Amino acid sequence: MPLTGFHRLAMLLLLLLSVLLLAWQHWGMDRVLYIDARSGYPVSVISDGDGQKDPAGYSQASYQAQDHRMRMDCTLTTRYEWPYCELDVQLAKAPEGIDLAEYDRVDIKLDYQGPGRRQVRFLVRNFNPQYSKTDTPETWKNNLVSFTPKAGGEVISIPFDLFSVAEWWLDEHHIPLQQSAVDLHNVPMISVTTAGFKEPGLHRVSVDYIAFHGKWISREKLATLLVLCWIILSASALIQDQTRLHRSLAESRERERSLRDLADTLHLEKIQISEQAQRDPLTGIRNRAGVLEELLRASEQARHTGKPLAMVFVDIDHFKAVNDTHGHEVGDMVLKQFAQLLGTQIRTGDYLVRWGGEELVLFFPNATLETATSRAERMRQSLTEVIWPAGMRITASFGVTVMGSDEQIAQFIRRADDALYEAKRNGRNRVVSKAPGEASGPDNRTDQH
Ligand SMILES: Nc1nc2c(ncn2[C@@H]2O[C@H](COP(=O)(O)OP(=O)(O)OP(=O)(O)O)[C@@H](O)[C@H]2O)c(=O)[nH]1
Repeated sequence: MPLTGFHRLAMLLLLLLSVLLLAWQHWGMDRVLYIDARSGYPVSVISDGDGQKDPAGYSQASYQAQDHRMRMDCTLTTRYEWPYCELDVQLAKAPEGIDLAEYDRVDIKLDYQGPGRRQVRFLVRNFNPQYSKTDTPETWKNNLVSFTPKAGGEVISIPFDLFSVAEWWLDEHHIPLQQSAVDLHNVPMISVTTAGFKEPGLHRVSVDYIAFHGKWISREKLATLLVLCWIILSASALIQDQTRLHRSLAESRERERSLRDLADTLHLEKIQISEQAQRDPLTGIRNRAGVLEELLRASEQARHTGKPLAMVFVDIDHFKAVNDTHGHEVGDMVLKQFAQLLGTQIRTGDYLVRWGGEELVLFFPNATLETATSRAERMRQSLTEVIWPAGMRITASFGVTVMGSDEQIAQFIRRADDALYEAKRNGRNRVVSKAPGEASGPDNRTDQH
């Protein structure tokens, strides 16, 4: 598929853009939600002692912001069956929340000091009006992960796919199976708790920061976007190519049509020109060149089949006098009328030719000498039956012959000419016929006026 300049450039740019965007997405495009004591989010602590009528003997928690650090001191007791202390960071005011699903991991820098097995839970609490109540944080979905903090407060990095929803929470709030999956789309609060063990004593949890990391555009979204761009560009190139193909096809069809028209016109002109070249412009009948081929064919056929071929030479008598007396134009009119008159008397297959000057020649295929002579005679008589220009009396002389077997065509023509000459010599306005091999002489005359 040949590409246009525009599409070639667009594809090059899109290729460059795809590589750059994919590289940027992989190594950069970072999006971070950083939370510490200075971030401005309200921080509070609670414990199993809160809300008790007589809090004595229950666990106690206190909060202190130390520079950027969020510190929770928790005195755990065992009066409550599931003792805990909890540090809550309020990200938004429910029912509002932050969409943490845009991120893909959370980094927590946290130091834990206290007796026994130290383990914390990190909770991301999602508000969903279908099962959550605004003023009851316990009804916000507990998406949680438990981990043992590293010694010395090292950063721990937790991918989101390690989160799960606490089974006891799903159970307690009768959450249907369809809504039981981890959901981080609308989070008003995140928490760090000591829950899960019962070692009494002072537990100090110091959170330096909680940082959610993600990409501004996920790899899947970027890939989908790029694939869409490539599809659009390829489709547009394809459509343009098709359109161009159709256009050039239509153009070449049009060119072919006009060439064909031109060829037809030229052919027609050629026919007309050759037709004109074979016709006498004055009388409209064929000239000598126009009949030569047919005459050769007819003589050839006559030789092969043995059928006769007759020829009649016709010449207007004293035509020079017509011109001299009435002018050349009247002479032309007489010539035209003379040719038309003979033309009305020939049959299909016959030829009427202007041989030259005022001399015409007739060919009658399949006609014997007798038939040709009597037809010539009828023609001669017909000249007296029409009205000629200027009231003239026009007569003509006729020389008739048939082709002899194995005779050369030139000899055949010469004999017809001889017959005409004899008609002229014997007084004109007559028909003289000559059979092949017959000598010239006044005896051959068929009529005399
Ligand atoms: N008007 C006109 N005259 C022509 C044409 N072609 C030949 N002629 C004339 O025909 C005349 C022929 O004269 P001639 O050959 O002497 O014979 P003729 O006067 O017919 O006498 P005969 O044939 O002996 O009876 C000449 O004057 C030519 O100029 C033509 O196309 N138009």
